[in-house]
Formats: sequence, structure tokens, C-alpha cells
Amino acid sequence: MTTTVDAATAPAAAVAAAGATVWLTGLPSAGKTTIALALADRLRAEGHRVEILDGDEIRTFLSAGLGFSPEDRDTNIQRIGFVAELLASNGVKVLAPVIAPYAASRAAVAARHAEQGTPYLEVHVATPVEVCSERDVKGLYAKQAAGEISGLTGVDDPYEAPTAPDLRIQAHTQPVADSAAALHALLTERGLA
Ligand SMILES: Nc1ncnc2c1ncn2[C@@H]1O[C@H](COP(=O)(O)OS(=O)(=O)O)[C@@H](OP(=O)(O)O)[C@H]1O
Ligand SMILES: Nc1ncnc2c1ncn2[C@@H]1O[C@H](COP(=O)(O)OP(=O)(O)O)[C@@H](O)[C@H]1O
Repeated sequence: MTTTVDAATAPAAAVAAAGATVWLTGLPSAGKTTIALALADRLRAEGHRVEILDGDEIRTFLSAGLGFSPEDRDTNIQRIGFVAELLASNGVKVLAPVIAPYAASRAAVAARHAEQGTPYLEVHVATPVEVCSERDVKGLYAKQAAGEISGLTGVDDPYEAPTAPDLRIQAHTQPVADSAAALHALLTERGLA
């Protein structure tokens, strides 16, 4: 059973009360967090309850001690997916700007949501690695190039791009507001905003 609300007929209050998880997957510095923050502002202004489960922050608490091996990344994703589903099934719009490089990990999160009848949207923030490495918000690309770190997603570690996301955003070709608007339109189309 799905909890998605029919946008055409549902009152605004019901749409605002419908929970969902929106997972923004993409490379480091792709713009996942920036777009999630812009969408969160808009949703909150419209009366939605919103939580952002940011990969970076989660690794400080919920996933403290985990590294970036395939196993640790999967554990991280499943933990975030678990919390996201709990929140979403209680009426929260959950935005997860988390790399989630492996298709199987993402599929497991989607399956958990499907089992519970909780709406789940996969969004690929498809900024190319050349643009991400120029932005290099945290200096990781420079460190990898200098040989100070290895295993950087999209450079010397895998990134399995989604083959059929609910939405693929060419985020580098448009302003942040347009990316957030595209995501908002998707939520509206699904009866979630
Ligand atoms: N080796 C390596 N590869 C990828 N990312 C790295 C690495 N080391 C540190 N970081 C920084 O960790 C931030 C959070 O990563 P995530 O939890 O989203 O990664 S994962 O989904 O578990 O793969 C991630 O945050 P974002 O840049 O916001 O995506 C990175 O900045
Ligand atoms: N068109 C754009 N869309 C999204 N972010 C952009 C864009 N142009 C520049 N940026 C910048 O790129 C950086 C992306 O960083 P961030 O959102 O933390 O990425 P991620 O969460 O994917 O690691 C931010 O500093 C943001 O201001």
C-alpha cells in the first residue's frame, strides 16, 4: 500500500502531512547539500515538516567510526535509510544528500521504503566530476591529486550512477533555485507537495 496522496484532490494539509524520502545521490561537491537546503526552505515555508540527513553530519554521530570502504559505505547508507524511513513514515519530508555510490545499497533503501509503503524518490545530482573537482568544497579532489588520500568517489573509487532515477538534475547547467524547483515539481507531481 502506498501513502502517496492524490495531488488533484488532496487538501493542502494532507499533502503537507504526507512523509517521503528524497535521496540526492551524486559525487562530492555535486551540489547535493546546497540543493537540499534550498528545497527544505521552500517546503518549510509551505508548512511541511522537513529533516535533512546530510552524509557529513551523519558520519559525526550516527555513523561515527565508519570509513569509506564498500562495507562501511553500505552500513552508512542502510543506517541513513532506516532513519529516513522512520521519519518519513511519520509525516516528515526527509532529504538525504548522501553520495551512496553503490546501486545495490540504494536499491536496499528503496526496497525498505517500498515494504513499508513509504514514498521514496531517487534524485541523481549529475554534476560531472570535472566540475566537482574544480569546486572541491572540502579540498578532497586536491588531496587525492596530491596523493594524500585515496578512495575518493568518482576519481579512484566507484560511483555507480543511477540508471533510472526519479529525476536526474544537470545541476551545473542551472541555478540552484531551478534545481530545487525541479525537485519541488517532482514532489508536486507525486502528490507530496
Ligand atoms: N574517500 C571519500 N569518498 C567520498 N567522500 C569522502 C571521502 N572522504 C571524505 N569524504 C567526505 O565524506 C562526506 C560524506 O560522505 P557520505 O556519507 O555521503 O558517503 S557514502 O555515501 O557513505 O559513500 C562527503 O560529503 P559530500 O562532499 O557532501 O558528498 C565527502 O566530503
Ligand atoms: N548550479 C549549482 N548548483 C549547485 N551548487 C552549486 C552550483 N554552482 C555552484 N555551486 C556550489 O557548489 C558547491 C556544492 O557543494 P555541496 O552542496 O556541499 O555539494 P555536495 O553536498 O554534493 O558535496 C556549493 O559551494 C555551491 O554553492
